[in-house]
Amino acid sequence: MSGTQTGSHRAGGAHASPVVELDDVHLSFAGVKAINGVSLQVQPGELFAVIGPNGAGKTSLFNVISGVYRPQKGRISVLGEDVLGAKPNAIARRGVARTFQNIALFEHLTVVDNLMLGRHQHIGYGALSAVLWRGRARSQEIEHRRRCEEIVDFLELAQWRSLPVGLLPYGVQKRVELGRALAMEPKLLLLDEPVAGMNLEETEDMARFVLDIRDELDLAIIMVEHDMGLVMDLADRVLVVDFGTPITTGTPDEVQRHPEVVRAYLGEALS
Ligand SMILES: Nc1ncnc2c1ncn2[C@@H]1O[C@H](COP(=O)(O)OP(=O)(O)OP(=O)(O)O)[C@@H](O)[C@H]1O
Repeated sequence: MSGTQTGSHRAGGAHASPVVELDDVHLSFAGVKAINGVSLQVQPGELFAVIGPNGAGKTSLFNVISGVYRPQKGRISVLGEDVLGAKPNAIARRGVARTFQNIALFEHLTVVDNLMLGRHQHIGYGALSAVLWRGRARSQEIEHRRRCEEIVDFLELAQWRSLPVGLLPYGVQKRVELGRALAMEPKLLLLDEPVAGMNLEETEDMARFVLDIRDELDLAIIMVEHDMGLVMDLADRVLVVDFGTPITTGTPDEVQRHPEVVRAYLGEALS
């Protein structure tokens, strides 16, 4: 893809400014503490994973970063700008894209058209130019299609590019969803259980694409995932949460050796 760089700021490089920063974030629902004092920073080119048992608050964390929920306390900034209270579409425009646990695609539309929907926020022409199909509308449409075709190549989707997404295997649909997030040209990519429900081959493919995205596009990535093997293989750093409370943040090695993590709930999964 054009404009690519290598992930030179990996794992919290000293000179990079964080793409996203959370400081002592708290979120409760009628007495349930979904997030209880989480702080984190993710740098460009860093793959940051969040793990924890069911109900630990992982999806809630994505929802506060993307503006779906407003925390009662704490600070959240994206690219140095405070985004607390901003609407989800404003945060998306700031450079935050997301994939979901359950696939959220338009299944009657083709792969390329689903990717084009990810370009929505970059479309700058008015309705009249679009109807008349001239000038800015025409040149922008061509450019958007070109960007989408780059993503088709990058994610090896060419053989399915003109098929309705609903007809494609599950693993390919998850890849299209990833592609649509990339079409937004984000600075921060939130991946919610990217390999949930996948077979081994699909999981390996997805792992490869996630690494390619980190290394070639220099994005900050936060990944929530239950597949511990995958997390420990891929992540630069891992945050462990339990009942909304952060237990530790560190490299996969550090986290796996943390006594409280082992004792609390990871011992069996990692042994
Ligand atoms: N909209 C909501 N209303 C009320 N409670 C909620 C809401 N969203 C989340 N919660 C509660 O907040 C807590 C954290 O939920 P969350 O979905 O963030 O956990 P999770 O770690 O993503 O779980 P899973 O691994 O099962 O997806 C849970 O107790 C959940 O019931």
